[in-house]
Amino acid sequence: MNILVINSGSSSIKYQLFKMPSTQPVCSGLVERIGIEGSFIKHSVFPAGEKLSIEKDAFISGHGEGLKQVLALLSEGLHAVIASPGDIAAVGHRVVHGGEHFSGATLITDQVKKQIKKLFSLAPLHNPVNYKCIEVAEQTFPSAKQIAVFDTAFHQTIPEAAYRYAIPEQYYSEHGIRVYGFHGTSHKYVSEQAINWLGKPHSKIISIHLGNGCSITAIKDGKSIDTSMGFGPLNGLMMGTRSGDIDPSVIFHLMEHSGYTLEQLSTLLNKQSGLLGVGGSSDMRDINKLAGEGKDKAKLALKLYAYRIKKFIGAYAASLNGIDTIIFTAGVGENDVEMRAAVCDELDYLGIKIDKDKNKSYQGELLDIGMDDASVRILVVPTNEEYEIANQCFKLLN
Ligand SMILES: Nc1ncnc2c1ncn2[C@@H]1O[C@H](COP(=O)(O)OP(=O)(O)O)[C@@H](O)[C@H]1O
Ligand SMILES: CC(=O)OP(=O)(O)O
Ligand SMILES: [Mg+2]
Repeated sequence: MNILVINSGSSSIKYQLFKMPSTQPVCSGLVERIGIEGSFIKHSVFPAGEKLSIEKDAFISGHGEGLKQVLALLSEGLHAVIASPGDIAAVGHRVVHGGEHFSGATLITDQVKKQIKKLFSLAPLHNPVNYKCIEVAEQTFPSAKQIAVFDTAFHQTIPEAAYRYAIPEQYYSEHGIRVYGFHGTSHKYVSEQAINWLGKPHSKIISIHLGNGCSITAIKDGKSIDTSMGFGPLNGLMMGTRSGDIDPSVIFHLMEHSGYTLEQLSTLLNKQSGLLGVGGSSDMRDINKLAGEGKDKAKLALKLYAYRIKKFIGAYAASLNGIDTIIFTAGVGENDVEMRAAVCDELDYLGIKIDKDKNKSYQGELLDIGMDDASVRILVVPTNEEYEIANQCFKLLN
């Protein structure tokens, strides 16, 4: 059964096609820098263990256009992987915000689409582009089942004491204001990989997803019990362009004394803050380069970024009453040796001690980078949201 998975983020689309139940993709790729200069598509096909890659540089103005180009590549030229649209049985979509309604993979109906649309303002960088990609996939593959897998689903196990805000009850019951949590598909996937590797179902895991968006989750016996993103994917850790935690008084202050509108504030906190706002670029590779050239702003951005993560590790050690495993995952978590070292520095009180040599030797497969004598395992686990989505779709259809 061919299942195509579309993982659309704020400025990128990642995709993989699986012939389920095989865990190896038939093709995969990504569209990056959508809507900004330097956009490109990288598409790879894997015939009989080989890898053939095609790169296309062309300005891609939006997610709809990017996805149309990707879908054309699937049936084009020598490396075509499908003969006709009818070859795709299902399209699995990552949808970031599902509110309180969805706890598993969900067949997309008009009702589900309405719900995704209702949540646009709560995940402004994500739900609108997720919706666009659903529309394009429906047009391109009219006979395929369209299925949504929500980032919020894995966090439905968070207990009330962690998901409620300390505001009057009616804001929860009438307005749905609570912690939802995001990156659930990634936290679920990497924690399951870790639990399999550890060989024990009873575990106290802190999973740290550091991509463009960043979040950290406390996972007890395989279930999410708290997470740093909240009502929307803006809270918690410092991110590429998002501020993470900020005292709401700042918002009142800027509105009252500087005449900021809601839209300006949303732009400020969602699109102009984080690594970009403090250090001058939203991309961690650029920040590392700038810091290496001695730029103070970039150095400060790195300090803030690491400090915020450490603080959450301390908080979740308390929530979990101990830690036995820490997981680093996603673009920064998997690739940035220095950042992993900075996060783990001076946490030996909690049993967290990184092995410097092992930390440098990660090669893309699950690796324990903790010191042998430390009580906490530190794992780098490559995330695979696309495979997790394909697998959930496959289970739904069977
Ligand atoms: N070698 C690397 N060193 C440091 N950061 C990296 C490296 N490779 C990728 N990244 C960072 O990973 C981030 C993107 O992560 P990713 O998980 O792909 O994000 P998303 O899925 O949210 O688009 C970017 O900040 C990028 O700079
Ligand atoms: C929820 C979220 O922040 O997703 P991403 O990291 O893909 O932007
Ligand atoms: Mg991502």
